[in-house]
Amino acid sequence: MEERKTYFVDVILPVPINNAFTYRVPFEMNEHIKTGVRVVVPFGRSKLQTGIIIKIHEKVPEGYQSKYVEAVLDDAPIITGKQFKLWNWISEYYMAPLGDVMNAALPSNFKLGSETKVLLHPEYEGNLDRLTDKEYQVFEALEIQNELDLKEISDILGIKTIQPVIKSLIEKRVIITQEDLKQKYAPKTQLFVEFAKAYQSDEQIEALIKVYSENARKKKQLDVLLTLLKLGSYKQGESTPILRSELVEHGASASSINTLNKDEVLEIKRLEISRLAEGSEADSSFKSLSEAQQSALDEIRTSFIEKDVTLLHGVTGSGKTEIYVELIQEQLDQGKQVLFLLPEIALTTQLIQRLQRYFGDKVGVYHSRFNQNERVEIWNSLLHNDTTKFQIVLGARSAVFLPFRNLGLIIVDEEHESSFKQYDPSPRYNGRDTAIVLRAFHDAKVLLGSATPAMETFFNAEEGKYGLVSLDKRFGDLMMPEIFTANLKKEKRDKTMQSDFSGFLVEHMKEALENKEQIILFQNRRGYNPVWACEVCGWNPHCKNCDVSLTYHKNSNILKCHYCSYFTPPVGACPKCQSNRLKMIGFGTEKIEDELSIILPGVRVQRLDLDTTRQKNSYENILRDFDDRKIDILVGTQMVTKGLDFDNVSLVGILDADMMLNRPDFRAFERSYQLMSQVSGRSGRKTKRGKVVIQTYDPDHWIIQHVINHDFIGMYKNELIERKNYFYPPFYKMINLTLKHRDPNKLEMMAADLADRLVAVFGSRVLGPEFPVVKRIQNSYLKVIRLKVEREASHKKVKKLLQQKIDDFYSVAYNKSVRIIIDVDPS
Ligand SMILES: Nc1ncnc2c1ncn2[C@@H]1O[C@H](COP(=O)(O)OP(=O)(O)OP(=O)(O)O)[C@@H](O)[C@H]1O
Ligand SMILES: [Zn+2]
Repeated sequence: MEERKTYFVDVILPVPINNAFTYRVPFEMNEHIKTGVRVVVPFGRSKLQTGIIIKIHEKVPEGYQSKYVEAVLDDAPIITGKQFKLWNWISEYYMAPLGDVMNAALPSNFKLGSETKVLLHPEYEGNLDRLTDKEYQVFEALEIQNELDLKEISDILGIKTIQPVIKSLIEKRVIITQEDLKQKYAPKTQLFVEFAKAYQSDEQIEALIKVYSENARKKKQLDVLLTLLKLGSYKQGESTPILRSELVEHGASASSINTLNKDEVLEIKRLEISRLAEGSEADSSFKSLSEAQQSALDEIRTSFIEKDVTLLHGVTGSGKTEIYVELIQEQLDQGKQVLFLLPEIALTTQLIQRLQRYFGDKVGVYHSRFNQNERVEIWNSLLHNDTTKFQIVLGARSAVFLPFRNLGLIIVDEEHESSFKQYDPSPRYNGRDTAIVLRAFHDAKVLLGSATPAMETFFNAEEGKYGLVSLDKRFGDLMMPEIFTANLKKEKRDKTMQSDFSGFLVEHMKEALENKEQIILFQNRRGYNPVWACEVCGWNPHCKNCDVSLTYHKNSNILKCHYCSYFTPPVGACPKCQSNRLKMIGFGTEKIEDELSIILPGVRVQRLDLDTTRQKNSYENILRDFDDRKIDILVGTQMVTKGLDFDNVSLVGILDADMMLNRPDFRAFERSYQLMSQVSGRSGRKTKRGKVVIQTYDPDHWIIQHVINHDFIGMYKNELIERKNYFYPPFYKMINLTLKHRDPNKLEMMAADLADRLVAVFGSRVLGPEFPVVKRIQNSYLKVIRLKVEREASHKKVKKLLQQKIDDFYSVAYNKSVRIIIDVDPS
């Protein structure tokens, strides 16, 4: 850029507005301006925001005086052209502002804004020699002031381009952002000490000790050296790094360690502490594939010659993971990157551990709940194409946003899972579908894996759009579990129920326990009782902000709203009719746990749901205890359905199949089939055929029948007819518009207005407006308008028209107070 020319930049900001914002570049920044770098700009009243430059030009904005760029944060672009292409696709396809996409895409460390504060890193332990003057200035200021925001740092340094300094300080682990600290900073690496290379032989060590013991002033340092030897850091030419903290615990003085380091006798280095659970390092060689696995692998390879996307439909327990492992290794051998998408990282520890055992440090785990530094580390390593680490990234949906350079393969495991779809906040994107778009930018391949594929996916496979490989045998030739139903109608009539348990299920539980086998019980609700109702007048306590009943939580003895977290103590008498006959209807995981202690006294029961896994590691701990057989019965919500692999589970109980089947949602049957098959699949995975008991009032329901027969194709064919008849996916694409307003009357009018405008262009493809199942959340009323569009229609055209109509609608002043949430391909 020329020095004294006036430039403007278009910047996207993390705000929900569709357009980029134009800023003027001060002359002194001209040479630092590049597309893809971050800048700090004023936004709104006296606020600073970090944005990304997407365009540099000389066009003076018309109609307003543009503000100046405050600071340039990077010397090189932090996003690649391909990433930006993906952002644009998401923004357009999911009708989300680019700012929202940027927000979802960048690790929060990158989104330093005026509110971002930095602090000294809690683990920072000296060694200031490595700091530049500017870095040292920030360090000094932080020692005095505790925390600084970006503006303050800019003032202290007297420069506007502060990011290189901050970035380097974060990388050197001198500072940390406040956000990171809040996210329970957990050290993944620690300082280790060992003898410097020059002293790693018997003679050298001996000579060294002699020198130090002859000098009385070096007594303390001698102690350090001796302690280090005692701890086994050096033995016969072999050096082992010792934890610095351990050394200090054994009486070594920290300052002497530093002196020895300065004198180049000792080396201090930061090493990763193993992220693997104890004892899991045991076996890192690949398992040899069974014949069925091998032929599936061969078929996948063949399929990839012609198809870019292939579905691996492999029944539960068929050993899909080992096939993935082979495919991953192939990519690594070619120097390519692999993205492994999982529905929920937190719920897939078993799989992560397996992959880490095989691929060690090459595996990076990218997840928004984890440490932000680790996210940035993975991001940068990919951006700079550092092939020594993180060649395999395991991540939940947001991992599609990483700056891949050389992506060869994307694996989407459990591709049917609805959690691949983000609902809140915008962008409401589907990680699986986005991965397929990302694939094209890299000319990579995609493997979708599932025992119960999504209707859309299987449809695409049948149509030949995707390749299809089936693996219909369990590993080790084990039979699929035997599935029974417990007829609740009959048991109620015969009075064989024990509270919520059928006599049939209780019998089977007793049998399993006698054989010292374990049990998983699945109930799709947490808490004690979803509803408390008055037996006399039917009253039940509702959330004061939302249109839902409150759930009773016994441990904390409160009634709680699962939508807004409102809670209140339970009432003793019905406020409507004053009767005290309040009764529980339905049952959640907590109540089941209680009932089990009465029905099967002495049995060790553990719950696995959102309430019991809030604390860090509690999920892993519960699973470990179950694996170690310290738990007999695991009771859980959806969490117990996800890919768990235990040897000793011989019985799975599905406590309330009807509740799943009766949900008012076009996917209810599909989801019920998936959930029941998946949780059934946890039974009998290693040695002996497992059993499953499904409790239901309707044992003849066709979905239940297909579950019993392990007949995915039958379910698929039947459901496909329904979908076609009622204009649902995969034949039609859906877009849901949810309108939100505090005033139900205004909402009514506005929804009708919008619907009219839509009908004018889309005709009978528009349904509604209607109230959703929950019609008020957090004091806002909701109305939904659904759009069903033929699959063949141009999605670009549809969305353009839709956006136009929404813009027209908002151009009426009266309508401005309503919020519209657009959900493309709702899950
Ligand atoms: N080739 C093999 N050699 C030895 N053990 C294997 C092999 N393949 C799979 N297994 C074992 O079989 C079990 C099931 O495999 P895996 O968990 O990969 O199944 P899956 O197809 O992912 O099932 P799900 O869809 O139910 O999660 C695991 O315990 C795994 O270790
Ligand atoms: Zn509420």
